[in-house]
Amino acid sequence: MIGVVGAGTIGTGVAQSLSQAEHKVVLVDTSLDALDRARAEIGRAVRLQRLVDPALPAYEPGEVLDRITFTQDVADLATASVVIENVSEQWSAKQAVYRALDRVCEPACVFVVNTSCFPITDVAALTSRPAQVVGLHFMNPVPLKPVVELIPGWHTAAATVEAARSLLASMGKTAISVKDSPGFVSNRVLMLTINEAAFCRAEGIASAEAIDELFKHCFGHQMGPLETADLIGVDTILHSLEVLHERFGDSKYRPCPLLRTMVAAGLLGRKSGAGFHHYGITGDRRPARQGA
Ligand SMILES: NC(=O)c1ccc[n+]([C@@H]2O[C@H](COP(=O)([O-])OP(=O)(O)OC[C@H]3O[C@@H](n4cnc5c(N)ncnc54)[C@H](O)[C@@H]3O)[C@@H](O)[C@H]2O)c1
Repeated sequence: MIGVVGAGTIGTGVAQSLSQAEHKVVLVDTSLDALDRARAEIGRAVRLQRLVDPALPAYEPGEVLDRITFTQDVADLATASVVIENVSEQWSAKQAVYRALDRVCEPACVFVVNTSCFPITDVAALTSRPAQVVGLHFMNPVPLKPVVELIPGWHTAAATVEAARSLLASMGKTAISVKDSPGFVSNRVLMLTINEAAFCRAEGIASAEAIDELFKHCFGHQMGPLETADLIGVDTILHSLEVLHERFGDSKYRPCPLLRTMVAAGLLGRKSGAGFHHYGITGDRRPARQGA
């Protein structure tokens, strides 16, 4: 059985992908609302993914959901062979979870850290098993993204890296390995782009629509930086920038104040229905009314 902790934007996709690969999954979140949303989102995503890409295998929503146990009790992870942690990008949340996991899980259990920016070595130091802690930075939406960033920490054992690779292979995914550093490669670069796009929006240099169109039509990106921020979650973007700012001590990562205002206003992106853009109930973009 594989444990998944955190049933938010990314944990929900991780649980879905694992279940589609026929793993038994226990999905833990402290919030009952988050677990209810995850159950509904997985059912909806499994039904929709065949429409998005007919080349994808067809899964039965009932079967995918039946392999997942939704629970608020971390003790249900006692027999997990691997736990993939996806709680909010805040150090206090990570600390609480790893202390609990270290207590509850068997000594042989591997901990996979799915963080945007925290160094894996720092997270591993919260546990009594740093050799069994490894970073896998999944991309959103997890079921549709075949590549994952793999980050060994300072003490990660070769066997732990192999366990992570073979779990990924069972999910039809491959890894690109990078060294441990705040934000790794993907988010160290991406967060700067999103932050600068937010400054352009805040200074009124262009609309959110125009900023995203430039990246799509001039650079051939599938999504613009502000659409990407809405997909990831504006709160996760803000927290990631705070981690980069603090860990590097470099002012180039100081978060755009508009991001703080949006988080305070509940404009979190797709998960709240509005961010830089507005979204319908199924996550489709509504270009007519703009968010921030
Ligand atoms: N959103 C993305 O695209 C993305 C991609 C890769 C990695 N990540 C990382 O994954 C993690 C989760 O991000 P997210 O976007 O899913 O966040 P989110 O805010 O959507 O979800 C976080 C979930 O964690 C739960 N949680 C908080 N404390 C908990 C605890 N002690 N025990 C159990 N559950 C707890 C919350 O209730 C919430 O449901 C973060 O570290 C983030 O940086 C996010």
